[in-house]
Amino acid sequence: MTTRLTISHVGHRGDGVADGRFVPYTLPGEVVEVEGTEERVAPSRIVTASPDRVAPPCPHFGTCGGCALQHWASTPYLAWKRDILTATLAQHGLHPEVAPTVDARGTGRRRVTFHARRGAGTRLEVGFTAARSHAIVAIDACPLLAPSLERALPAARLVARALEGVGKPIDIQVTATLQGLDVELRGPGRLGEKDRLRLMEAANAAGLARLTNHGDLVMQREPPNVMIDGHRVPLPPGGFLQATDAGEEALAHLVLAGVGKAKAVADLFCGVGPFALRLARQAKVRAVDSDAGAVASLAQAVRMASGLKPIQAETRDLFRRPLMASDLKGLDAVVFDPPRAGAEAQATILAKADIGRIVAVSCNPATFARDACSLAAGGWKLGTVTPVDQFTWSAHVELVATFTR
Ligand SMILES: C[S@@+](CC[C@H](N)C(=O)[O-])C[C@H]1O[C@@H](n2cnc3c(N)ncnc32)[C@H](O)[C@@H]1O
Repeated sequence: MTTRLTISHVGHRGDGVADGRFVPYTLPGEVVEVEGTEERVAPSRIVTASPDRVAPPCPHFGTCGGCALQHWASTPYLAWKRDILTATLAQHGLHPEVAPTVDARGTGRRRVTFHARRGAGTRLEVGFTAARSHAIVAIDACPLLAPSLERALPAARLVARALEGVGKPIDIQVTATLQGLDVELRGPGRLGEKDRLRLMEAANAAGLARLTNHGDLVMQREPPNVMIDGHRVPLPPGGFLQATDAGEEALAHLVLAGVGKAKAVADLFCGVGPFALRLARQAKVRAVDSDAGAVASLAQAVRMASGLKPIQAETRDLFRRPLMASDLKGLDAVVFDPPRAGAEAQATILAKADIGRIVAVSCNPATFARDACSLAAGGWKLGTVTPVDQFTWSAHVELVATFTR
């Protein structure tokens, strides 16, 4: 059965929406035809195309699940990201000024995770998962990657082939570093001597800087570093890193603007310190994260740095042991940048804290909104919220927001 639908808007997961049905790869105002009665269905024909429709740059678009919106012109696409943020905040009763989306694609992603699985036959497939599926779409290139990841896919293939005998699905995270590619594997489990040797050979053949399996060092040519604000920072295996250089710059710029002239700042959920290292140009920083490897990396970078105010780096689980009122005494500002789950426990303490400013960075508007409501209940006023887009063509949006008393 063929049905003709008019797309009213693009939903928060990137699908066109019409009469309660989800039609991927469509745009507002488009008239499309779909077959069948499923709730989510790709169009069989675009009857009237939007003037904002553009040619997707990637031949895998439509099968690869990595991108949802390559067919949308940049301006309306970035405006949509702002709109989904505004709508999520409004659902929680928050109506701040929302700035235009900052396009932080820059030169592209500096980190990527490929998946390697045996396909339906016996073929080993290396690529990304298809949309809403575990099936692998084998790819030959990805337009999202930075030039520094040009060799990432061939390297991932060599690594996957070396572990074919293990027979398990493997995730291959590749990060561009100053020394070359740093690869962290998840999934193969403990390796026997033969697989380990094969893997070392593959790592050498691919010219990797380092290869780790769930944090366990398999091969290291040189310890990988990244450059953060002019400082060399050692990278812990698989440790968090903002997806693009431009994204890190954009978020850090907004964080610095948010803390203003603060002279003592806490950087909570600090990772390897992209905010702490920049904040320490002007302020004494207490930097906290639960990842001991990230905290050790930041501490090492601080020891090698010059011209910075002191940074005290500390390993602590902020979900179970948030900084308490006594810990916050003497601080002018707090920055927090939690994982997707948000910073519920810490926000409850911050709500009552006697500090000048709070800057929140978030990769999840819904948990941010929850935490912002806690802060608002404690008398904090939410200022401008800025959406930042470093996950180009996905439905993912990040943000920076400032709170004042
Ligand atoms: C979104 S990342 C931000 C890292 C850093 N601000 C950056 O820009 O690179 C979130 C960080 O929260 C840390 N984290 C996750 N759960 C945590 C917890 N329970 N307590 C403290 N830190 C945690 C992770 O290790 C990660 O470094």
